[in-house]
Amino acid sequence: MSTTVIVIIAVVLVLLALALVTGVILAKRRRVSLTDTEKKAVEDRPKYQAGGAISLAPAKPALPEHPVADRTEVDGQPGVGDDASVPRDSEKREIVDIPLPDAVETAPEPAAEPEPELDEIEPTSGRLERLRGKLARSRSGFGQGLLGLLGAGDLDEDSWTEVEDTLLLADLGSATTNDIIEKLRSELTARGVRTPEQARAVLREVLVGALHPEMDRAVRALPHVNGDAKKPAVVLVAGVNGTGKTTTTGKLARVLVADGRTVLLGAADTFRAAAAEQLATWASRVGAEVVRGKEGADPAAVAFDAVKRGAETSVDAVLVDTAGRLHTKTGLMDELGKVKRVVEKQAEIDEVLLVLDATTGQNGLTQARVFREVVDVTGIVLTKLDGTAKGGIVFQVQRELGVPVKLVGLGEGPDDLAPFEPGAFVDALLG
Ligand SMILES: Nc1nc2c(ncn2[C@@H]2O[C@H](COP(=O)(O)OP(=O)(O)OP(=O)(O)O)[C@@H](O)[C@H]2O)c(=O)[nH]1
Repeated sequence: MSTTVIVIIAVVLVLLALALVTGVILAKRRRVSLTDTEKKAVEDRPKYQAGGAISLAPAKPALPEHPVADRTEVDGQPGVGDDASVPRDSEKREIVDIPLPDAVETAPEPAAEPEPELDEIEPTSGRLERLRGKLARSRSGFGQGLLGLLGAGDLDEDSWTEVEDTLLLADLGSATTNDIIEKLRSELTARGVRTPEQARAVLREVLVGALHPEMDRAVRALPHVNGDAKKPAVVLVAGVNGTGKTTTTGKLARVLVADGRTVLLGAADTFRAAAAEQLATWASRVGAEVVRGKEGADPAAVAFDAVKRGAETSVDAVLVDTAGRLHTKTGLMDELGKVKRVVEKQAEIDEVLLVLDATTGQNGLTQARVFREVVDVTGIVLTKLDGTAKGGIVFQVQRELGVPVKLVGLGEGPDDLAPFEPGAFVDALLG
């Protein structure tokens, strides 16, 4: 090998060694060295722990508002999270006429309930005399027939048979009829009656006597007063439906109001919704309060509430219209008996008026017997006497029940209820 070649190889080796040393020095200079604080910060960073629980974040966090103001692009192109904008070439909506709804009419203010007009009530005294015309049918069949027979002078047996028939036809019943004939015979003979006027006087006396004028016919509807304390009188109005119970309760309320009394009506006839409605109308016409239950409610509960309310409001009388749609004795016992028992838990019952329809004759009597077994009937109201020629039922009812007829219904008018006075009644029959 020549010396030149050896020199060239030596130079190349020296150059390579120099390049290597320079590279090592530069690499050492670029290395980042951490200060002590920096080293600590790196050590303190939370480390991933494979065995830890998954940290839970609150559910569905509210998305931060899109920073529209920060957006750099303002050329209408959607940004991240924006809705795509409507393409510029999309169809534009024309202006269209939309029919406006009619102006809403504001409902007029409900007119204030007009104060119910209170009725003027006919005075209660002398009503039977005023209503005597209503007994026209009874008068022609009964009174005039008898007067015609008796006023004719001495009566033979046929005439007496005719008298008997007249009395029976007028529904006096056989027992009362026999009594009356016996009395008439003896009195006419004993007094030596000769003229129609005398005959009339005897007939009147005998008929009035048969009606037991001595019976107490006052309706016990005035309050119990004890010093300053006052408790209302409680009157139950009972009877089979359709006899005129509700009407009578309403008419009786008018009688009391006309007398300056305050009344409360209890609509315990809950079988017929219209009955409560009917009673409410009667009540409003005299400015009385009415206590009613829902249709089908327990009549005893309504009666109880009515009496309770009457005591709270300190009225003079509570009149309870009871249910009467009970054809079986057991049903009636249960229902009316319960009404009575329940009411008596808080107040004494002062009067139980049994309403009988005079036009039903013997049927009315059968009903009366059943009612008498259920409640202590203290008085009878005989309704529809204006519509029958059988006014004689008055005699029979009293005799059968031993209870006085206290009131009579002589029409559908609100004041067509009269106290029963034997003398005035007989006068009305005889004309
Ligand atoms: N002519 C006449 N009709 C009467 C008399 N009393 C009641 N009425 C009529 O008899 C019908 C029945 O009367 P209401 O009072 O509804 O009889 P009710 O017994 O209460 O019957 P319910 O309500 O069904 O229980 C009505 O049309 C009354 O106007 C009366 O003295 N004379």
